[in-house]
Amino acid sequence: MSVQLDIADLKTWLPHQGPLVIAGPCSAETEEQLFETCLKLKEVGVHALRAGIWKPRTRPGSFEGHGAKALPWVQAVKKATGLPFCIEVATPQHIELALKHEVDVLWIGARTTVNPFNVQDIADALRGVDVPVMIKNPVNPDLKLWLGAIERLHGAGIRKMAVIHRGFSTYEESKYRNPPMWQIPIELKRLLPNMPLICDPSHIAGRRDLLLRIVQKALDLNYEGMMIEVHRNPKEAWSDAEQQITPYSLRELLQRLELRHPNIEDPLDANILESLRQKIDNIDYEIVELLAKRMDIVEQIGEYKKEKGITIFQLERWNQVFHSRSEWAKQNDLNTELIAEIYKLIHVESIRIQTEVMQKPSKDEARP
Ligand SMILES: C=C(O[C@@H]1C=C(C(=O)O)C=C[C@H]1O)C(=O)O
Repeated sequence: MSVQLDIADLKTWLPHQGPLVIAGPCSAETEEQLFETCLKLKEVGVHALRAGIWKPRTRPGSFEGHGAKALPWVQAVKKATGLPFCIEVATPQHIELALKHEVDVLWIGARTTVNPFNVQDIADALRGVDVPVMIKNPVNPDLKLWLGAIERLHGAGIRKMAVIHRGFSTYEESKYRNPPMWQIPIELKRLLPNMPLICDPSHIAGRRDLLLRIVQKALDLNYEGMMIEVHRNPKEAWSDAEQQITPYSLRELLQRLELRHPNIEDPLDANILESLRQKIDNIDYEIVELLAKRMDIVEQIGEYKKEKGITIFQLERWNQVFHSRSEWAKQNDLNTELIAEIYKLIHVESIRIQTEVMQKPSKDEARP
C-alpha cells in the first residue's frame, strides 16, 4: 500500500531544470579549497553545493571535519555563488550552528539514520523550523529504519524532504563501497511515491570510474537527482580521495548522461508496450500456476516423509536441485544468480510447507 505523505515539491525548495545536481567536496578542508571548488561548480551549473563540516569516521585518527570553524566559509561561499548550501548534521547542536550560519538544506547521514534516538533528537530540535531535510538511507539494508526516520521528521512538521540513496554496508565481496541494493529505494518509492529520491553515487561506488553508470541507472529509475563529491584536486583530498572528481569531470559526466522521460505518451508506444506486457502477464500466470503445482507435490512429499519418519531437509537432493537449475539457467542464457536466488526462496517455502505438514496435529491428537 502506498502512502501520500504531505511532502513539498522538491522544485519549490531546490529549484532546478532537468535532474537536480548537488555537488561539493567530501570535506571543507580550507576556506580556499572550498571557495575554488564551489566557484568552479557554479560555472558547471550545479543547483546546490555540499561539503562535510562534521565527518563521522569509522575510526578516530582520520580527518573528522573542522566543525563550527568552517561554517563562516560556507556563509561566504553562499554569498559568492548565490547557490544554496547543504550540510550533514548529526546532533541538535549541529542544527543550531548550521541554522545560525544560514545553511539552506540539512541532511541526516547514514550512521545517524540507523539510530532512532538520534533521529528523534534531531526531529525534536527541528520542530517549528522551516528548513528542508534530506535523509540518507541507514547503513544497514533496513527499509523500516529509513521509513522510521522519515516518519519522525514528518511528525515534527518537516515537509520539505527528500531521501538520499548512498548504498548499504555489507560483508560480501563487492565492486562497490556500499552496494546499491536498488530494490530497497525502489520499494521506498512504491510506498512513498511523492518522496523525492536523490542518488549519492560517490558513496555507493567508492571509486570514480563507476559514477557515470550509477547515476545513469538512477535516472533510468526516475530518481529526481544526484549528490556527487567534487574536489578541486581529488588526489590531495583529506578524505575519500578515490571517489571524488574534479569540477571538469563532473561537467563531462553531466554531458554524457542520457535523459529519458518516465511517461509513455505516444499512443503507438503505448500499444506496443501494452501487447508486450500482455505476453508477460500470460507468462507470469503460467509461472504462478506451475509454482502452485510444485508446492502441491512438495506437500505430498511432506506427507510421505511424515508417515515414514524421514526428516524434511535433504541435503543431497537440495544440492542436486540447486546445481541442476543453475546449469539449466546457463543453457538458457539466464542469469545464474537470479535462478540461484529464486530457488533458495522456493526451497525455504518447501521447508515451510513440509514443516506445517509435519506439525499438523493428527486426527487422534486433535481430539479433546
Ligand atoms: C521436496 C523435498 O524436500 C526439501 C525440498 C526440496 C525442494 O523444494 O526441491 C528439496 C529437498 C528437501 O530439502 C524433497 O525432499 O524432495
